[in-house]
Amino acid sequence: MYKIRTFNNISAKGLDRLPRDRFEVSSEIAAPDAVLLRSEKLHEWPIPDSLKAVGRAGAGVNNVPVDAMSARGIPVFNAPGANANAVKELVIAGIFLAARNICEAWAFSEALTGDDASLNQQAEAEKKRFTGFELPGRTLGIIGLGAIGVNVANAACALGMRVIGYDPKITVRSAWQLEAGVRRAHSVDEVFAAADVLTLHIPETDDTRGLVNAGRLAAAKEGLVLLNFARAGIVDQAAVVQSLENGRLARYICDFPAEIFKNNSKVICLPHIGASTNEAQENCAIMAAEQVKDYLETGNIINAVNFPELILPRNGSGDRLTVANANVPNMLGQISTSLAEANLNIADMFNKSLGDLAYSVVDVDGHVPSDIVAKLKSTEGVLAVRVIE
Ligand SMILES: NC(=O)C1=CN([C@@H]2O[C@H](COP(=O)(O)OP(=O)(O)OC[C@H]3O[C@@H](n4cnc5c(N)ncnc54)[C@H](O)[C@@H]3O)[C@@H](O)[C@H]2O)C=CC1
Ligand SMILES: O=C(O)CCC(=O)C(=O)O
Repeated sequence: MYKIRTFNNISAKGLDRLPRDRFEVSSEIAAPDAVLLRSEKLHEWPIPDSLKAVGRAGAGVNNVPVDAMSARGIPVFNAPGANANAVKELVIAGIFLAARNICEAWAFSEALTGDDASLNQQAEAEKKRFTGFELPGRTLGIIGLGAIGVNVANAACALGMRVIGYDPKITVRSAWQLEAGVRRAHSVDEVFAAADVLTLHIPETDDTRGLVNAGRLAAAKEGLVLLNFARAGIVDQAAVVQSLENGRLARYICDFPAEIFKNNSKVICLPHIGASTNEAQENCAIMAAEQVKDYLETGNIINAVNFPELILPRNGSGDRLTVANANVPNMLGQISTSLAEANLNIADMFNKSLGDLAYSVVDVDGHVPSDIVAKLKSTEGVLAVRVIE
C-alpha cells in the first residue's frame, strides 16, 4: 500500500485516479511515499526518509525545494499546460479590465445615489471619465511563450492585437502552436520597447526574479499596461508603484496581493486565482496523480522537472530495479556488476540523464536481494534505489 499525503485542496477527480486498495490518501500521513500539492510552500518542510515522489498539481514549482529533492533522488512532477487555458482567460479578462476601466466604472455606479432618473443623469454626465481603448492594432508583448504564453498570444491575435514575444528556450511544440503572425523578439528589452500591453508568463527562478525593474519600466512606452499572472517576485513592486506615479505605467494587473498596492487605484490585485477553475483543478490533479502513481508502480517518469523522461514497458520475469544517481562515469557499470554478483540476468534496461542527474530502470529475471540493494544505496554517487516487484 502506497501512502500519499495531500497538501492543499486537490480535486477529487485526481485523487480518484489512486485506487484505494493500493493507495492510502490523506492530509495526515506522517511518512508518505509521495505528496500531492498545489501552492503549499515545501521549503521548510522536513523531507521524510520515506518520500519517493512529489506531484505538483500545477505548473510552477518554485514552492518546492527541487534541488533538495534532486539530491535525494526524488522526482518532482508537475502538470504542464493543464491550467494554461484558465490562466489565459483571466489574462484576457485583465486586459479588458484595464482597457475599459471596468473596475472604476463599476465602483462609480455602485456609489451612485438617487432614483433611476438621477442615476442615469449622473451616469451620462460622468461616463467620459471611463473612456478606454480598443485592442485591435495595439501591441501585446509577451515574456515567456510556454503553455500559457502561447495561449495568450493566439487569443490576442484573434482579438486583432499585434503580438511580440520573447522566449529564448521556446519548445518546438510551442513554436508549432503559435499563430504565424506573432513577431519574435530577441530580448526582454525589445518587448518592453514595443508593447502597449505587456504580460509575463515565465517561472520565478534566480534568473527571472526582479526581471521587471525600474530601468525596464523607464524604457517602456508611456501608458503601458502590465499584467503579472506568473509570480509576484518577477516584478520589482516598488519600481511598479513609482512607475505608476510618474505615469509611464498606466496600470498593473496581477494575481498576487501585496501591501504596497493597497488602495492604489491603478492596481488590480486578484488573490492568485489564475488556475482556479474546476476544469484546471481537475486537469492538474489528474495529471499529477497519474504521474505519481505511474512512478510509484512502474518507475516510469513523465513530466518531472528534475528527472529525464523515461518510459520502459515491463520486461523480464522478475523485479524492476530503479536507480537515480549523479550523472558521472561508471555508474551503469557498477549497477550491472552488482546485479551480476547476484547472478541476475538483465532482461531490459533504459538509462537517461538530465543535467547532473541520471536515472536507470533495469528489469531482471529474478529477485534483487536486499544486500545488493544496500550495496547500491551505499555506492558513491547513488541518490535513490528502489525495487518494484
Ligand atoms: N496565476 C496562476 O495561478 C498561475 C501561474 N502560473 C505561473 O506561470 C508560469 C508559466 O506557466 P506555463 O506557461 O504553464 O509554463 P511553461 O513552462 O509552459 O512556460 C514557461 C516559458 O517561459 C520561458 N522562459 C523561462 N525563462 C524565461 C526568460 N527569462 N525569458 C523569456 N522566457 C523565459 C520558458 O522557456 C518556457 O517556454 C509558471 O511557472 C507559474 O509560475 C502558472 C499557472 C497558474
Ligand atoms: O494551484 C493553484 O491554484 C496555483 C496555480 C499556479 O500558480 C501554478 O500552477 O503555477
